[in-house]
Amino acid sequence: MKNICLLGATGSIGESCCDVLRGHKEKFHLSAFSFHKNVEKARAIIQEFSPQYVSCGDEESKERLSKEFPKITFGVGSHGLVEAATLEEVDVVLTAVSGAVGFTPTLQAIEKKKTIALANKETLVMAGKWIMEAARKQNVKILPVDSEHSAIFQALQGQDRTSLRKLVITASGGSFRDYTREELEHVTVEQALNHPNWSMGKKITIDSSTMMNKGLEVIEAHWLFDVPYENIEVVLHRESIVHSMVAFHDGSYLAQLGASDMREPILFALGFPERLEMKNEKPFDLTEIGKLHFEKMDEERFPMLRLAFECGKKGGSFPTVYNAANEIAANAFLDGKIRYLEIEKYVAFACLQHKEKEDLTLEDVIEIDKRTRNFVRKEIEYAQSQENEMRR
Ligand SMILES: NC(=O)C1=CN([C@@H]2O[C@H](COP(=O)(O)OP(=O)(O)OC[C@H]3O[C@@H](n4cnc5c(N)ncnc54)[C@H](OP(=O)(O)O)[C@@H]3O)[C@@H](O)[C@H]2O)C=CC1
Ligand SMILES: CC(=O)[C@@H](O)[C@H](O)COP(=O)(O)O
Ligand SMILES: [Mn+2]
Repeated sequence: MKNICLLGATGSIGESCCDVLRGHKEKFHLSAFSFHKNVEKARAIIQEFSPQYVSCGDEESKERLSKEFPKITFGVGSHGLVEAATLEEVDVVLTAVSGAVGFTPTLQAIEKKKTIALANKETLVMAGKWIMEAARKQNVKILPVDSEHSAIFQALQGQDRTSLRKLVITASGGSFRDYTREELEHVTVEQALNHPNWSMGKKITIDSSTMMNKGLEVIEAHWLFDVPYENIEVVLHRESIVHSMVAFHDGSYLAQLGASDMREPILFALGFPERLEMKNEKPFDLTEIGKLHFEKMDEERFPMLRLAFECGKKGGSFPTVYNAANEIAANAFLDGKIRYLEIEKYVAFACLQHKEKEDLTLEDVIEIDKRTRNFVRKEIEYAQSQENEMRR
């Protein structure tokens, strides 16, 4: 029996994970989970899985749930996330919160030698060096849950790493893949949230459309597989059937294919090294799909992808800034505070004005992450106040 801690149980990955656990009660027990705001969903998860520990987003929901479930221990906020992830009985932590809030509990779980199943790419983009160093030092496995990285991880099983030529990450192109830059000027939140292939949380769906998601994934792949940026390629693949590929020096490519169903990489990570049976499998028939398409990425059309490679190659805290600026800008777009193309503008501006610190420490990175968020927040507030002034 593997005891699981699920950080972000009420989200899209959280829901897929609960379904995987439901299908394999003999293999997995949900020992701990976290939620942020969705008390109703958290209550249903408690009733179904009877965990020992639950981390709540605020004191009020903690009070409410503590009264309803007196046998369960409840925590709250960032402290609660760490308590859940480091609980004695937990074997595997699936980090599925949205954003770099996943960083500290993931690092603390590694320090306690928990296996990590990582959906939360922002953690690796913010401070990949420190996460990977800690994992090496503690001899802890980081099993990718992000579909592209799971595909690469699966394709690399049993292969000689010295024969690896490059990683080929596929991108669906997101909600606006056929829009021109001009057409992007007036797109709405509703349109942006209409992903062609995947049903996901709001922030990642916006990221997919701006190509930030692919940018974050390139940096995530660099850290997970220790591959230089020069050997990572992104191709547009509209069908999201080939989840990614690995190319070898002998000219061979190995790809992993499957339905657009996040339960598959979750099941693979939680079951690893066993391949477990998928219950209620989604239909997948290549003869019905018929054709698969692969196209070159247009860097002019998707400047955030180019910027990811630039930030990744510069290294240090450039990826931290790239991610932090995007978290603020993408959420500001979702909240109706900025226009769609301004997401790119704020991310590019934050990266452009960033001055690297010498002998960067983890404390510096945490500070830079915080400073970037404040910087972008203030820039957005200032622009809003100017717009309001003009309207008067
Ligand atoms: N969805 C997908 O298919 C994929 C997602 N990922 C990655 O997985 C992660 C989760 O994505 P997804 O499930 O789509 O996101 P969702 O927005 O659907 O879910 C996010 C989860 O995190 C919780 N949460 C939100 N903000 C905070 C916070 N400040 N502190 C603590 N918890 C918080 C939410 O709680 P509540 O709902 O209670 O407010 C929810 O449980 C992201 O990093 C994403 O990039 C990677 C590959 C695919
Ligand atoms: C399911 C998953 O892993 C997402 O990250 C997905 O890859 C988004 O697809 P695109 O970013 O390619 O649109
Ligand atoms: Mn992905």
